[in-house]
Amino acid sequence: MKPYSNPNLQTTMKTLQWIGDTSGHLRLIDQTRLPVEETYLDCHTVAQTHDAIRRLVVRGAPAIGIAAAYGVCVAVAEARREQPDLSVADARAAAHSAIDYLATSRPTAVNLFWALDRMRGIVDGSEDDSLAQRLLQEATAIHEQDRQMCAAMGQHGAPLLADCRNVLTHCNAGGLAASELGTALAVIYAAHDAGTPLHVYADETRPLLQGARLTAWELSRAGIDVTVLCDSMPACLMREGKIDAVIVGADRVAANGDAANKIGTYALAIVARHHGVPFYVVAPSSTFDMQLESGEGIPIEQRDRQEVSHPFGKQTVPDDAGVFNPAFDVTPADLITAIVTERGIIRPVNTANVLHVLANFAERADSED
Ligand SMILES: CSC[C@H]1O[C@H](OP(=O)(O)O)[C@H](O)[C@@H]1O
Repeated sequence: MKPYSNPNLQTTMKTLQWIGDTSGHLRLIDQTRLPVEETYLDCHTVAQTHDAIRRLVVRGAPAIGIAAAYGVCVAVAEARREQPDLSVADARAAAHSAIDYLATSRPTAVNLFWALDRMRGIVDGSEDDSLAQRLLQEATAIHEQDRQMCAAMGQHGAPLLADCRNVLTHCNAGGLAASELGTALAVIYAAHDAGTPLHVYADETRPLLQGARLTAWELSRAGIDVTVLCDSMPACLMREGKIDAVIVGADRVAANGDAANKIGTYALAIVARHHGVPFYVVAPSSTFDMQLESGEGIPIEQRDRQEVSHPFGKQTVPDDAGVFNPAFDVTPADLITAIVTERGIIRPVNTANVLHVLANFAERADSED
């Protein structure tokens, strides 16, 4: 596949980079330090990679999957550093152990498990000492395929925004959440590149402020007008007719089209429906979990109380008060106007159409490869 690059985008995102050969390491933009500091974290061990995913140094469903895939490569490089004469069997064992460990980093984004399953297939299919090379090739392929999928989603989705001037997004579904362009923001970038004069409202997205810190940073660098607002504010903007569409990413889409995304997305979908505002989800096929009949089965990550009680170090909640901090919620398919995938647009959103688009375009994609 030819490497994708968007010549019009005023910024390219190096969210994740593999540095070196099979003895190399994973380099990540440290998203916990943005927007004030643009720094990088080098992961030389699988524990560092697991911690980076857990702490949202790297975050977003596609980016988590890519990071985990490279994390398996890091683990084999780490094992070979510790034991230079590592046997093939021990290298396979180190890879399997890393896959199982990385699978415990975060539970909701299905891309993590999709990517680890692909890496497991490489381990199980490798009998000789080419394992490290084949693992790095697979992780690199996962990374490049995500670039292509994000670009394709941008192209498929841009026409949906052609008549829009003000769109609202939640959390960060941009290049920082994926390989380069992102999912929801890939559509915004493509519409902008096609000449649509978009203004973007970005929910700050409490408690970790991915919208304020990351989406506003990305869009500003790309030269796209962006206004940050509190998560409680979209309803009055929609009531005043000031939002033409809502567009968000996803962490897991069930077979019936129910979609898990950052906490607050479900409320946004309800308000959008009440005010007749189209609500779009943008997700690659790697975010679909066809084993789940509905969103009822999607595991929702519960995160540490400190993220709410001590935002960025300042205590705002009394010690003896409880804290509820789910990282995601599930938006039912009937509140979603359309799901944009790399293989086409799913509308209306229901089991039959999800199955049709993914199956039909899968055949077509295979025939085009
Ligand atoms: C393109 S998927 C981005 C998706 O992931 C985010 O969650 P987190 O920041 O906790 O990794 C959020 O749900 C975004 O929509």
